[in-house]
Amino acid sequence: MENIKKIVGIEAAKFVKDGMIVGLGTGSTAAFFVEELGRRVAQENLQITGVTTSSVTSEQAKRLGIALKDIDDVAYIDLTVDGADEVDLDLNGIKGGGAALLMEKIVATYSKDYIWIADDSKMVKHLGAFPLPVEVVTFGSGQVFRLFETLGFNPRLRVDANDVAVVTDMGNYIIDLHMKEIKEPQRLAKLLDETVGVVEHGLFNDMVKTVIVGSADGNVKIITNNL
Ligand SMILES: O=C(CO)[C@H](O)[C@H](O)COP(=O)(O)O
Repeated sequence: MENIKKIVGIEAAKFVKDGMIVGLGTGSTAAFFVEELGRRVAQENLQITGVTTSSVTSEQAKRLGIALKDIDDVAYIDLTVDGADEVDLDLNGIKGGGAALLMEKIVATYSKDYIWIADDSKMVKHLGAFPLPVEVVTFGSGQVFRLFETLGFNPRLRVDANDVAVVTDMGNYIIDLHMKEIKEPQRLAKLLDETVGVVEHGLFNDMVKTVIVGSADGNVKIITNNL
């Protein structure tokens, strides 16, 4: 599995050209992309500026000598490459397994181009087997939780190994919705967008144009969606 992640990470790095402002995703797959960019910066003198999607990725990029800028200090981002937790046939996806969905969605929104990298186990017919992360403000989060229960969304507050609620880089909680199958991702996204107390959710509908998918035999497929 690590090998597939590495292959797609390296493949995605080929889309990065000199001078670009690059959005750096979060997670174990995106980490291979960032690592490859770091290699190219060091060995090929690649000139890029990174905009990161989490504190973890910021640390990795700094270690690798990738120049970083705050999202508000760039006019736009040329290309963002990130991982995904699930991707359906329309290239809608679930993200946020690494609790970085809010920063990831903001960086993606201000990117001219957006690519996901994934192994083929993440490609699904319908979203929802992977619990959908929803980032909520801590104040009133219990009320939002109960609302999700009432709606039959099977919510669980995300906790760490010590059973302490996970707090995101933006200071919020994550409620994971164990829905099994999301039949209408657009409709659910609208409902979550309109729920007071929800900051952002992990449904990334109609956002990505290209998904680079790797399989165990080393095969790499580039799937595109003409949005
Ligand atoms: O959305 C994310 C983090 O919030 C990740 O991109 C997603 O969880 C995939 O991670 P991994 O590559 O480790 O499977």
